[in-house]
Amino acid sequence: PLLGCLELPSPCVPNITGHEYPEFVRIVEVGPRDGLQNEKEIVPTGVKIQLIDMLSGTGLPVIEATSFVSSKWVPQMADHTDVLRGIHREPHVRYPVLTPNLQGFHDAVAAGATEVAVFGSASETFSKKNINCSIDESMLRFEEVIKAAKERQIPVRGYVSCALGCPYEGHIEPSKVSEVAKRLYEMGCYEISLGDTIGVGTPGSMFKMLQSVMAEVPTNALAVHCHDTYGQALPNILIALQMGVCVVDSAVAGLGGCPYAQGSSGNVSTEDVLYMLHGVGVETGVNLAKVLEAGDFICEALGRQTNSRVARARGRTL
Ligand SMILES: CC(C)(COP(=O)([O-])OP(=O)([O-])OC[C@H]1O[C@@H](n2cnc3c(N)ncnc32)[C@H](O)[C@@H]1OP(=O)([O-])[O-])[C@@H](O)C(=O)NCCC(=O)NCCSC(=O)C[C@@](C)(O)CC(=O)[O-]
Repeated sequence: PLLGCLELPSPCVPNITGHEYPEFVRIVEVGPRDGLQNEKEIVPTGVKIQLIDMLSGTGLPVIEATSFVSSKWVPQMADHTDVLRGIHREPHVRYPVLTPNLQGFHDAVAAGATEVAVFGSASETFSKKNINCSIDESMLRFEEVIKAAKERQIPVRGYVSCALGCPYEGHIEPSKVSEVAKRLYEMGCYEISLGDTIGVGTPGSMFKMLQSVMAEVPTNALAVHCHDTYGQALPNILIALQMGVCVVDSAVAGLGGCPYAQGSSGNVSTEDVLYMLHGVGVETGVNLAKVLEAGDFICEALGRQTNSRVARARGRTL
């Protein structure tokens, strides 16, 4: 698989808690994309750009900027090109974008994307509702995207949605998740992000699912992507870290929710993940105070209270 500019994740070492955790965890900030895609009112392009620029100054190594999807399906991401062209890119930050098919990939490259992500699902029904095709059909589309990306030395990340449950099918077998994750990895995705799309997982189901996936995909190529509907995101992430995962997706202010996953709440908040990781002695290179400022900015722009408990505890309310 293409590794490109990506650093290798650090091994697990015993730390201050007596448990083994990675020394360093890479945070993938998904607020500007996953966080904003579900907003009912169109968020002005300038606000999105300012949010990304503020996040770029926090030490975050990866900021998922937007999606090159159909504006009929997700109107909120219709300004993808203007967002990608408008941001001030920091040299040490990567700005991946979602591309569901070759059309999205070509549009993304034309807009200056240097990293993309394809997004599959472990649930047939969710795949159909989200990207209008079966899992097998989606793999054919992703194969085309990955081939085109390889020709341009563009790294591709792969998502597996519904890894711990589906809004339409309910329980998803871990073996289904590992099958889809393996297919994406073998096609050439450098990293597989396992999405608890509707936030129903528990440390128990996270453990079982990861055990199954780790039999097929190397641990250092895995990330977890937790929504916090049932308040289980932080313990789920902790279990994943104890199992050796060292990449975590999160969204500033806990923004988010998937438009095709009714009832799904926001992503786990970046502030809360940072607070926990720094608390157990894991380094992230990210400045919590600066992320809190970015959270203040977007909450004020949306006229919305933060979903971050750390931000609320520090009095960051409107
Ligand atoms: C995949 C499609 C495009 C298929 O949509 P479709 O309607 O089946 O596409 P089609 O190939 O039949 O083409 C129909 C029309 O769409 C256009 N089209 C075709 N492709 C594109 C494109 N890339 N960008 C812009 N336009 C596009 C195409 O040009 C054509 O235009 P027309 O001729 O009618 O004017 C659609 O279903 C779609 O955009 N879906 C995206 C939905 C989405 O973004 N969902 C949220 C992602 S979040 C997620 O998946 C979970 C995740 C990643 O966050 C992790 C987790 O939480 O678990």
